[in-house]
Amino acid sequence: MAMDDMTGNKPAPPAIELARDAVFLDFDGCLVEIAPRPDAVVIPPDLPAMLTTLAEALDGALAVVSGRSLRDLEHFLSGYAGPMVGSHGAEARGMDPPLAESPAELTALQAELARFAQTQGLLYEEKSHGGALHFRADPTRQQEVEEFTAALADRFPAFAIQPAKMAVELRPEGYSKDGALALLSELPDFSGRRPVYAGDDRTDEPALAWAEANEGYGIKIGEGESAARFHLPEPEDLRAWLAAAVRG
Ligand SMILES: O=P(O)(O)OC[C@H]1O[C@H](O[C@H]2O[C@H](CO)[C@@H](O)[C@H](O)[C@H]2O)[C@H](O)[C@@H](O)[C@@H]1O
Repeated sequence: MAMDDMTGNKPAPPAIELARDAVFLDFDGCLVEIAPRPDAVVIPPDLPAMLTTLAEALDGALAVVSGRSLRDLEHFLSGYAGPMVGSHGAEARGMDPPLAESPAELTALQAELARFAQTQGLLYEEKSHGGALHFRADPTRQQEVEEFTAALADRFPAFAIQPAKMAVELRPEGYSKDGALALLSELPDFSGRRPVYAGDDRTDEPALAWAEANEGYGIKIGEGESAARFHLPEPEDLRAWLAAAVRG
């Protein structure tokens, strides 16, 4: 299927309205290009400064909302000091952490994930509140990863399956990016503004739908069906759209 068909010929978003919008940005595959491994993402050198400038222009109404651990986001976006939500809505900087304490079974769950990855030759990413098994290096491993993580979620009900791009994650049950948007939108800097969410992945669809349902809009980055009404092809297009707002 051609990309236009997959995206329903959706248009590019309108310009950001600095006095009206609250801007929420996903990280992997959205602000930055997908890389072969989680630790191999390339951060454009001017990205943290551009986010800082845009956040100032929005009077603080900008946040990064990601499935990554918060510590990863702080590392990769060092220099940007604004609000960030990590672990698919479970942890945050700039507001009260949605999840005060990890589920008690976290260590046991992570040990199972690590052991499976080691014995099966898969890439394991340990996260603050869960973990991910990555099969990007060998997509034929998808089914075994899905079966293993489904069985694990049955045994550890405090965690939920979170499908990602060439990976399956286990995150704390009950936390999500749309929940994070609802919490962020109550903060003084965000309250009363029009929510604008940009994301690329299945993990972003609830947040894209939330923005659409709350008098704002979503921007789907890349191919695929989406609740978002707008579309941009690549992360570099999103970065250009953000930069245009601060150039005026
Ligand atoms: O919510 P996001 O910011 O989009 O994060 C979702 C997950 O992204 C990361 O994995 C994905 O990106 C990797 C680097 O490009 C890629 O190698 C992997 O195949 C993708 O699934 C990250 O590693 C996860 O922790 C995030 O939850």
